[in-house]
Amino acid sequence: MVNLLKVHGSQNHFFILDQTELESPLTDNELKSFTKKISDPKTGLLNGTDGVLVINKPVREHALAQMRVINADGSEASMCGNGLRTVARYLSEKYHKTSFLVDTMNASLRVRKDKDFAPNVPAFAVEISPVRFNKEALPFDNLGYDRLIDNYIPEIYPGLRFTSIAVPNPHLISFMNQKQITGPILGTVGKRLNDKNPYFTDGVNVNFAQILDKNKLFVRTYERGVGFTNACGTGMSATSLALVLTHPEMADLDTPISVYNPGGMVKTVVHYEESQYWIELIGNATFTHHLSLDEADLRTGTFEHVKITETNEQTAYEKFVDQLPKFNDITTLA
Ligand SMILES: N[C@H](CCC[C@H](N)C(=O)O)C(=O)O
Repeated sequence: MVNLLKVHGSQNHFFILDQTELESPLTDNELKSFTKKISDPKTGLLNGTDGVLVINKPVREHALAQMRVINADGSEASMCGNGLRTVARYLSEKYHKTSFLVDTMNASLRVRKDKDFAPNVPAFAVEISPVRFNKEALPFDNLGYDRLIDNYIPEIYPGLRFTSIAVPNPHLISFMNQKQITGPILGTVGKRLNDKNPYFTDGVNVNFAQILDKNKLFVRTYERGVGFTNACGTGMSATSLALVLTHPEMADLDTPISVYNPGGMVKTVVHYEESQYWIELIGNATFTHHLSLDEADLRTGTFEHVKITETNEQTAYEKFVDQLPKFNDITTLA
């Protein structure tokens, strides 16, 4: 029998598949079709997810394991901040460690257990890096700039300023007012830049942000490979760095920034060390369901005989969200 977990960070939902427990790991094609099927709200399980987090043996020295991120559409992302927190918790409980390294596509990242956000709402802190601004790293093109830091880009949307940061997955960020952030622009820009387009040819995660106060943000994200999401961890981290760079009077380095999102709230801390930025992302790591199925059914994407047990963590999470201040009309999507 294979055990899967349904998890979320700020209601950015995933399944965790620990391939080190399988007789043999899935091929990339099997992983892709399994993810597309199980994540789809119709063909999948438990209303689908934003993707699958795959755990493998470590590939670099000193790491405890490797995490791969497969988006709901079967594409692979180089990083996932909300997902890494849940993987950190899974590995922490499996290996009885509270601080260790996890391999991701481009780097081994530091993770550690933090203090619970609320009763039965465990929290983990994860490193978001490496950070890049150059157009080759995103990549973007045909916009007349080598890096985008608070530039008006009418080709993307007239009247808005954009910042683009790879952490290392690609993000586009814009700060705006409440009317703009609650309106339809995010869907328009997100869809266009994730279809065939001359600017972000590999697609991009689009984050719209409202500055609520000093060190306080609200962020909404349209994700590459997914669409609208409750929250995007790397997106909220990149947006916090963009805040430090473009509105220095509204954010401090080395100081927690509260980032509210449609799925809850996280904290970010932006650091600048040895001429490099990196961000710490701290937030819930919630396990909502345990699933078990035959390895053969996993390979063929047959879900008829899956056994599902619900944990009691979602009730605790919802209680935590209920006591958060409400900033606008965008409520949790799922
Ligand atoms: N939701 C994730 C990011 C997924 C990234 C993905 N959509 C891409 O870059 O293709 C997060 O919490 O950071």
